[in-house]
This record gives sequence, C-alpha cells and structure tokens, in this order.
Amino acid sequence: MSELFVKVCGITTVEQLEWAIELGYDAMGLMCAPHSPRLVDIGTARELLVHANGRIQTFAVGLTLDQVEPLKDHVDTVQLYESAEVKSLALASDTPPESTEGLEYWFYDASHGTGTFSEIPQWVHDVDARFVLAGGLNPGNVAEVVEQYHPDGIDVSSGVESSPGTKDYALMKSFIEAARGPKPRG
Ligand SMILES: O=C(O)c1ccccc1NCC(=O)[C@H](O)[C@H](O)COP(=O)(O)O
Repeated sequence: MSELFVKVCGITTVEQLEWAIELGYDAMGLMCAPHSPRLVDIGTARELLVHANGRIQTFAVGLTLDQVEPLKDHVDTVQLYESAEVKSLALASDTPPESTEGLEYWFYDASHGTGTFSEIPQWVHDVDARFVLAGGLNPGNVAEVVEQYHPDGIDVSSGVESSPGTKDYALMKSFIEAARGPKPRG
C-alpha cells in the first residue's frame, strides 16, 4: 500500500514551509480565500513558491476559481469548493461530488479551516477518486481517523496551529508522526 499523502494547509511564512519540508509533508496549501486568517498576499505567495519549488507539492486554495486566479498557473494543484477547468484540480466538498472525472484529488472537508471535526459519512467510500480527509484533524485524533476511514490522504490546518494562521513546529511534528508512525532510526 502506498504511503499516506499528508498536506498542511495555510502556510504563511518561509519558516513554516521549511518545517513542512523537514518533517516530510507531501504538500502545502496557500490560502487565497479573502476571509481566511491564513490569507497570504501575492508577494508572500510568490516567495513561498520559490522556496517550495521541487521540494514539496504546492496547492493554491480558494472557495472559487477567481480567488486563486493570480496563483493558479504557478502551483501544482488548485483546491476549490467548486468545479473548474484547471490542469490539476482538488475538488473539496462535504456532499457527494456530481462528477469526479479528471479530478486529481477529492477532499472531504466540512470544516473550511475552522478546526471542526464532524462525523464522516460512509458515502465517502463510494466516491471514485483519490480521497483526502480534512476537517478537525489534530495530533490526538488523526491516527484513529486514518485507521477507521483508510483515506488516501489527510489535510490539516487548525490542528497544527498555536493560533489561527500560526503553525506550531511541535504540533506539526506530532501530527505527521501520529498519522504515519515515527520515522525509523538510522
Ligand atoms: O483554512 C482556511 O482558512 C479556509 C478557509 C476557507 C476555505 C477553506 C479553508 N481551508 C482549507 C483547507 O484545506 C483546510 O486544511 C481544511 O479545511 C481543514 O481545516 P482544519 O479543520 O482547520 O484542519
């Protein structure tokens, strides 16, 4: 079985990005939704994408395509809460998607970066897509959730923050270790 895909969303500084790379996260998300406490301006986003280049997968995250417009051609994947024609789309929803054709990923996300965990419906297993679970995950619950739902990947934001928008190294470390198990020594 392939290794669990782990994404951290809402990176706002180069320091947080370096933590994500060092700790072995597969992907990081830059928030483009205007109301998000993790919103990055275009200059910061460009700087982060230069640091990320070839070292970690990059996502631009917005509710709608217009929110990610300035970044959409500079990231690996666009994560949206609506369907759109982009080269690599991660569609996020908390209802069954109408179509999964052409999707890179489908995210089950009822949280929208609020840190709220809600019961995950059984129909998620019927969705024919690479399935990433998001919403209210944290170092304390992630192992159990992965064990129970067997997603292809997981995504976290609030659960690895000391306050909204501020990632915490120790929480990021304990989250990925809990999700994947500690790295073997040597
Ligand atoms: O993070 C946000 O502020 C946000 C705002 C609006 C739409 C989506 C948002 N985040 C998207 C993500 O991919 C989060 O990682 C996901 O919702 C999980 O969030 P959390 O429950 O805080 O771990």
